[in-house]
Amino acid sequence: MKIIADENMPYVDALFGDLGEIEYVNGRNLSAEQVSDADVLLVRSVTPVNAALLDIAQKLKFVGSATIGTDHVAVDYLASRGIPFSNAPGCNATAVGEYAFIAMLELAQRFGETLQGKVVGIVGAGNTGTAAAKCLEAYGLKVLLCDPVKAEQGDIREFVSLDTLIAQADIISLHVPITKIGEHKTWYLFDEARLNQLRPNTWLLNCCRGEVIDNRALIAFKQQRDDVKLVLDVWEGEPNPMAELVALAEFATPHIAGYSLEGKARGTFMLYQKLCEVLNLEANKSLTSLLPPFQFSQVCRQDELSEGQLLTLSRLVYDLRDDDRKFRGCFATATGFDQMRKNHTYRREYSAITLKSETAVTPVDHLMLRTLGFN
Ligand SMILES: NC(=O)c1ccc[n+]([C@@H]2O[C@H](COP(=O)([O-])OP(=O)(O)OC[C@H]3O[C@@H](n4cnc5c(N)ncnc54)[C@H](O)[C@@H]3O)[C@@H](O)[C@H]2O)c1
Ligand SMILES: O=C(O)[C@H](O)[C@H](O)COP(=O)(O)O
Repeated sequence: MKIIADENMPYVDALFGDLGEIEYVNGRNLSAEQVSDADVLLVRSVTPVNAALLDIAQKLKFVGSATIGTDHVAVDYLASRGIPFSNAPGCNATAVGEYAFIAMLELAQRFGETLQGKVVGIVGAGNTGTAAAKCLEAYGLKVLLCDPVKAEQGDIREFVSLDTLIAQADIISLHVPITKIGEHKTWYLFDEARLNQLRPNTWLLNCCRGEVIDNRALIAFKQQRDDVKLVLDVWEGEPNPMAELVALAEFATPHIAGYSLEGKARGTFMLYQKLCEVLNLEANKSLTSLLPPFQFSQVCRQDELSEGQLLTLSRLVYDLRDDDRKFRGCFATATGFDQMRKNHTYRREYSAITLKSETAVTPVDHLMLRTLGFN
């Protein structure tokens, strides 16, 4: 069996090595010729999977994308050919939620503020939005959710309209899929008019898809509104973000909000499980055995935890400042954006850290850290 896999997908050898011969490819430049004799195709978000890529691949038995988003995949086309497809919903939700929370802690420290007392609006209350809300609520913040789709589907959580969210939130974090049609389309959801609604001193975070914000409008807006602070992980025109916008963001990263080792491993593992199901094989590998030990696996503190100390702890699993610094140094070169994504291998999730004992921190902090995801 021939398995074609994106070279940026970790743990493919460990999980798929017994199932066939693996060939690694650059996902962004994948050609129809390269996949023509594939039995299995494993991609990430940078590969458009459509008729042009797959019409001549007549042996294909399975396509998997180790991502949450599916906007790069022509799912109807795959269905019309009877090719089973799976993405990996939720695989990197914790990573994105923690990225957003840690970015907010970083902003608070940079501007000499505290997150305590702030109201955070989450737009899109699916896997990643809910993961971000979990961290924020664990830290005692008020969270407003806007998700008209979930509301219509009968989700029992309390939702507000986008207008209400913008009017009430100090911080807004975007977690929607990119959709171009329909009543709730998200393409340019934040256009010039919507940006102009933002309250003074709003912090706006985007770690879903670049085109949810009109990036040109955002540049023009931000040039007039320095009070608004931006954290941008995703960009219009990836892998070539607009340089003016990078300069205007407080924290800027190359679409790696979901790139924890745990999230990446989960994504590949979910595809492994799905392929085994399709091939009617027993999935006998385990996810936990894939992850390396973490250098700071235990923490022990006696006193009450300040916000600055929580940020210090958070930087053990993810120091956003490092990625921001590296990104600014490399994004403008032809391959800088993709190279940084390819080499991004070190980040962990809160769960990589174990609290040494129940008595090591105050009970309130212990509960908070546990709810944040610490072990
Ligand atoms: N930066 C990254 O590394 C990264 C990682 C994971 C996911 N993503 C992106 O984030 C998106 C969200 O991921 P997810 O796992 O939370 O997906 P999800 O499908 O679980 O949740 C998305 C939510 O958005 C809601 N929604 C749709 N249209 C909306 C609108 N107009 N207004 C408000 N809510 C709306 C949906 O009802 C759904 O609940 C993905 O589709 C992907 O594009 C980015
Ligand atoms: O949709 C997703 O899951 C994310 O955007 C994903 O983390 C993107 O990473 P990539 O697949 O491009 O490596």
